[in-house]
Amino acid sequence: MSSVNEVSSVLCFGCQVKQYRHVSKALGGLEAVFSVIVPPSLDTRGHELTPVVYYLSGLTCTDQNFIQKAGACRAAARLNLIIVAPDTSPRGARVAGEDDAYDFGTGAGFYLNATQEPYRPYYRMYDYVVEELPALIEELFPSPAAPARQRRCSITGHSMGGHGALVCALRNPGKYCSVSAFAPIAHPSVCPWGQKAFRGYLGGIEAGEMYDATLLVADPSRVQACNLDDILIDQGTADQFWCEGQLLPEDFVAAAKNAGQKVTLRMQEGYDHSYFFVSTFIEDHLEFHAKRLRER
Ligand SMILES: N[C@@H](CCC(=O)N[C@@H](CS)C(=O)NCC(=O)O)C(=O)O
Repeated sequence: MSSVNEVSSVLCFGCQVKQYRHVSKALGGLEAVFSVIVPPSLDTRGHELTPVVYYLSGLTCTDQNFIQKAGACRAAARLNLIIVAPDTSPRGARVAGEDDAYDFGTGAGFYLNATQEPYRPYYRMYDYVVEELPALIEELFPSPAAPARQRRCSITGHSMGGHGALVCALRNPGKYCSVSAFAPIAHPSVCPWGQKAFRGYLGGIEAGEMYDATLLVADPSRVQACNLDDILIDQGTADQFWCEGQLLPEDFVAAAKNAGQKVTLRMQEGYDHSYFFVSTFIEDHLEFHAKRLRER
């Protein structure tokens, strides 16, 4: 019997847009939801060939912001991609302080494994995204060819989710064929959002070293192991949070260059931080991933 229950299913550009509910081990036994865009071409024979793109959302989001606002279905259908969109934090942990601010606690899990009480048992979104969710996807869409042929996957995300995508890819060489990001929190150790998260969840800024994409990409041996031919980042020039120094993609690019990692940073003139920006460039990102998921 499946441990995952389907909550809803609707059709969009031929894709089934599904939401699932399950009890999450990584998130301390709390109930969690995630959404999946299933392309029309996916059938029993197609499972093994249909790759997955994980999309991680930003602060204050649920799985639904991307599903309802990014307009990804048309491209997912055309490119034959499964897209998986998790929530941004555990829900209902009922721990002190988790609902006091938009940038910490509920809706702001920062895709890390907390080490500090009272967050430690529940705030484990890194393990959730890297381990638990892929296993659930295999359970829902079993590949007849497994384990001889592993399903290929890539990862992307927006803002806090861009940070999560870069960190997941850089910490797990070989797991993701490609990584991209929309306005990522690219150097969290030196920006207010990241510092607050690292202090609260990990006990200090230094403890966030392994969750800082700029510090991770600065290591040439890590870059070599990851073997990513390019990393695509889009950043709007009218993004309030970029202007305030919360995002710092320039720091990521500089560190990557020193370590020999190619990054394509596209400064998008006049775009802000919203889903108007994400929806404008989502197709480019999905094409970036589809090319690498099928070629490499
Ligand atoms: N102060 C803003 C900051 C949060 C924000 O801009 N969140 C971005 C990601 S960092 C987002 O995707 N918001 C949800 C949406 O636009 O649908 C708020 O509370 O909404």
